[in-house]
Amino acid sequence: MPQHPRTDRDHLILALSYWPTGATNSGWRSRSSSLDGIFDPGLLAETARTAERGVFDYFFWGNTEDSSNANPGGVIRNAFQFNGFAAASYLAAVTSRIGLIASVNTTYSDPYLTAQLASNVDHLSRGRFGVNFVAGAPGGAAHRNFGHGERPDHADAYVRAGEFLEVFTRLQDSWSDDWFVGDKEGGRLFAPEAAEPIDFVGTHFQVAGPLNAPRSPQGRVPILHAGTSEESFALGARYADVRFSPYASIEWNRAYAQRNRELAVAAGRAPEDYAFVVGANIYVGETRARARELFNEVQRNLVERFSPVVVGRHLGLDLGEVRPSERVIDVVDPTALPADGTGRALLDEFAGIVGDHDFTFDDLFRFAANKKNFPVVVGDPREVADWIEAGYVSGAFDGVKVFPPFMRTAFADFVDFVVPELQRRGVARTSYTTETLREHFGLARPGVLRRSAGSSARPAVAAAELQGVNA
Ligand SMILES: Cc1cc2nc3c(=O)[nH]c(=O)nc-3n(C[C@H](O)[C@H](O)[C@H](O)COP(=O)(O)O)c2cc1C
Repeated sequence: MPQHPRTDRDHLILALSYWPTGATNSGWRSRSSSLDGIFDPGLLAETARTAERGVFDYFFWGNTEDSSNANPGGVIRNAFQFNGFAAASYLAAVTSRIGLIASVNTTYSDPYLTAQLASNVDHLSRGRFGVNFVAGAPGGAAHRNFGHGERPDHADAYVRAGEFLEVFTRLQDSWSDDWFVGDKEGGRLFAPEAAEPIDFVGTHFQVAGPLNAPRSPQGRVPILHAGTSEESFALGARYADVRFSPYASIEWNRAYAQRNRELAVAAGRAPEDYAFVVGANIYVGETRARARELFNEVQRNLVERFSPVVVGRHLGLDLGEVRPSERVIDVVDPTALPADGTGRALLDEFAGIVGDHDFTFDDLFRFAANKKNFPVVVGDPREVADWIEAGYVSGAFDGVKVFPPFMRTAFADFVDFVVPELQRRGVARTSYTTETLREHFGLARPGVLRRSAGSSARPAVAAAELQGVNA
């Protein structure tokens, strides 16, 4: 049985990260990939129905606000990604159970508009919407698309993110649940006192409120968050229901979840209300050989190579002069690398998939480019289910977000081969037992918390205090 705290959620959270061209840079070139309708609502609808067939908890749209040409593979993926609010509005009408989660970059977005959109899509989906808040990856050119002279520094981006989430949360509570009156005779459509201003004054935002939308079905939509810094941990501990987490190993992830749950407890929350979902690039075939074939094909098809600089940084070496055809073990002794470092982990992960350390730098650059920051799992349905079950049962994570290497079959095969295996093992749900996204996560619907109500659960937070939280 799982060893970590549990709510009444008794199942593995299953999620899909939707990228019309697949989550890899080169998967779209696979013989099995379908390019029909990559920017067509038909593919969205079909994929969401496939996910509902697999009793998935949520459908997720990642985002990037950087449209510069710095990363050619990234441009291919991002140009065909729908904005999550737009796509979720559409899927709200053609699906019935799956949760829908859009990503918002707090550095470039507006909290009032975001709260209005979130409330609207939560109404349109009858309580199935959520938002993933990110402060945005450093080093990109996104600021040039939003009229910002330069990107704010890291600390300031997180101060802004803290204020953003406070405004977002308070606006969702700016209408009480009993807003509707509907009294035609008396001329009262809604109770005016049901909506209260929030009068937030911060460094980055001054927002009066109330929201121009009545309280949404979930009261507050679930919040997801991802990031690697202490500022990100503090923000998530205060606001996030689900943390999108890196994956390193069962031990590392158990410690990661425990540490973040402790931070949530220190912020006044229950540890079991904070879930941890890891992403994984999953290549599954009916046989291991078929899965390997898919994996090899996607690696072979990469057009641009991952910069040797990035792989070199992991290995602690300058690889600028290395010949791509050179064997890695002729240059690097994996056993001499720090046992808990990212370089050793990268080499061991790749060796685990291809069977030994007999590979070239070209192979390794391709692997790193397609892998991005997520683990790569290649195998038959039982092997993939073994990896998921081991992490779930040991408390390393509460859920898995599947990054299929391409559409459509790579995801359908996960649903048709791996999900039944997880269901047989009692890890995944066999049917939807809950209605809203909050309920899928095992979270209760929150009451309205107002500053004026003097609630201790969410006390008034001054901008200065927020800076303290984010420090
Ligand atoms: C697992 C994970 C997933 C992420 N997904 C996104 C994303 O979809 N869009 C985005 O703009 N940033 C994404 N990020 C970047 C974070 O938002 C964050 O801005 C970045 O890591 C820098 O902040 P940090 O110093 O706290 O890590 C992700 C980060 C992690 C660790």
